Amino acid sequence: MPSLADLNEQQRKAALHIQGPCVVVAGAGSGKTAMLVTRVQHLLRLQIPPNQILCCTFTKDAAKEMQSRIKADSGDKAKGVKICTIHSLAYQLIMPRLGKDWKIQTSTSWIIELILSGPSDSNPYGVKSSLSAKDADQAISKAKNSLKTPFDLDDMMVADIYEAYEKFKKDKKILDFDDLLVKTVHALRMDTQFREKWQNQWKFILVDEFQDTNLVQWEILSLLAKAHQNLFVVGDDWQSLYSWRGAMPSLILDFGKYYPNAKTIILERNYRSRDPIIQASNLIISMNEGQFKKQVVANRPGGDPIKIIGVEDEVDQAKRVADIIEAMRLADPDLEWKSFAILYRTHEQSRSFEEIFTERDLPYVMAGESHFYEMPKIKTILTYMRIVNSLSKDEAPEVQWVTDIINRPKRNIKPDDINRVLVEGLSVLTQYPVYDPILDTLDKLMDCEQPAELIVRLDEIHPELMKREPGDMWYSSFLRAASKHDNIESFLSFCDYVIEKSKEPKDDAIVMKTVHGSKGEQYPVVFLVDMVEGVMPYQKSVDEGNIEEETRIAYVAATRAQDRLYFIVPKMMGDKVCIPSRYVTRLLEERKKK
Ligand SMILES: Nc1ncnc2c1ncn2[C@@H]1O[C@H](COP(=O)(O)OP(=O)(O)OP(=O)(O)O)[C@@H](O)[C@H]1O
Repeated sequence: MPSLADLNEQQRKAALHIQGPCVVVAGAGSGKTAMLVTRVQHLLRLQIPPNQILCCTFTKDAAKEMQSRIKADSGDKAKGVKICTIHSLAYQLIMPRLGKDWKIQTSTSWIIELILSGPSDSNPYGVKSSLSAKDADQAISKAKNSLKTPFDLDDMMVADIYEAYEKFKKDKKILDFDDLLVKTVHALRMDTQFREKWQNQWKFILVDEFQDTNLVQWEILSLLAKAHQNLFVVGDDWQSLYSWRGAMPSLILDFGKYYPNAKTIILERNYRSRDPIIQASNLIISMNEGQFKKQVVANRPGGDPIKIIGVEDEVDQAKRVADIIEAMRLADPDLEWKSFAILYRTHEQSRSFEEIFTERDLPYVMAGESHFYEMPKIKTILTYMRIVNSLSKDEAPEVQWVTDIINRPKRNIKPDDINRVLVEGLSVLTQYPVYDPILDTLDKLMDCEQPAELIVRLDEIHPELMKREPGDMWYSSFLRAASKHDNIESFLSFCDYVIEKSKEPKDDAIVMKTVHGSKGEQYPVVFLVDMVEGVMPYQKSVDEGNIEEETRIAYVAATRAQDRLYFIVPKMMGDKVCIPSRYVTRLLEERKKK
């Protein structure tokens, strides 16, 4: 970790800033963490009491990382510096005001599902709607993060669900994560004593990943900093990935409008990546407009040109990546497995890699993310398979399997009827007509012997279970995996084995992650896979007009690489012919010019 003496002029200028508002626009790999840690160290050296310093990060991992770096640098002197996510800050501020009756729920999707199950005598909160629970959940969260009430929304369908959702939570004294922020803003706005207490507590506020701040978070920060204006924010609008949660990267551009006396510092020297990687990344991000202009330059000259590799399909892609990794390790046995990262746009793209790595016994981790075979829709299909497999062997399926899928798809079976199955066992299924729909589905699946046949049959009976968004490829990938097994039992054993294998703890393993999950990280060798239109950029996002965010995702992905960067471009995905991603096309055009 570089110390003050190692910092470049701009980094040092930022680290030594003391009073007043300041925005640091930090390019990828420009050492903002080093700069932030040095700034805290500097404030402590100036005898600022540690408990007057507040560092807000965007994720828990970033908070932990900052905590350990500050501790390593300043030791016990830093005890008392508050380093936390903005959600945990809000929790600390608001919970004591609300009283013990209120409970935070980490997931409230069940409330949305209850509301969407429609109005009935037993469900006064029900609302008639064609919206999916996921879409409703996201729309409500986005509204709350933009400080909008149900009455501020134009979309009446979302407004009705939002209103019912808020009523349910209020009646049951439940809070979701967004409530922590919204209620903190209200308290800070309305209660002068409360506001002044916390304004006096933290006299120096530092904010990391500022590009991902949304309106409600910005309001909390502004209210806390209002009296002293010592607000120091660091971010990169090129790396903003959370517009779907209301992130406002424009706040970086507009910071000077809110704080006319703000200092602006730009960090443009990239210490992470070799020059060709920076050149390629800059070219990708230049496809966006209306962003803060900066010239990111590589501090590490030379390096291999980036490689664009065409492959036949997802299986060929996984093989080629595994071949490259094995060849590089053979050439340099000191190269650790964890030097390699495979980055993809969505989780569903991991399957073929897992298969090939398992086959070749190459260690891999999918840190912090659920496995392909554990994704809710895949898990549901596998549970149907498990039940059919048991029944076909005249064995009783596990009760939990049945209750897991009893309302998948929606069959409006009420909680009491589900509890009855749990308490009295599976025999009740044939005793009450309410269970007929689930028995009917199982009946239609019973003659499927092959796993692929069962998937297709389930898709025919319940297409709503297999709903695919434009760009989704989980279905064809899953079907392809299932087609390799001629009976359900063998496929289920294979899936269980792959899940177990992926969870074995490993110190040194190839990293497989979504681009979102890789934010803030760096790896010597990065493979960006499935670089085709529809996947990167993701079709649903393009359709919704979010192409600029997709470009930022491609930029973040490319800037994770330190030494080597590969773009892998399949010709086919499932039975679809692919068009190379516009980012690859742009790079190839530029290459031709040279
Ligand atoms: N002045 C410096 N001299 C040498 N190395 C540096 C300097 N500043 C930062 N670094 C190194 O550059 C790398 C990238 O730094 P860091 O991870 O803090 O970047 P970042 O700005 O957070 O990047 P990103 O936003 O892309 O995640 C790290 O390995 C860090 O130790």
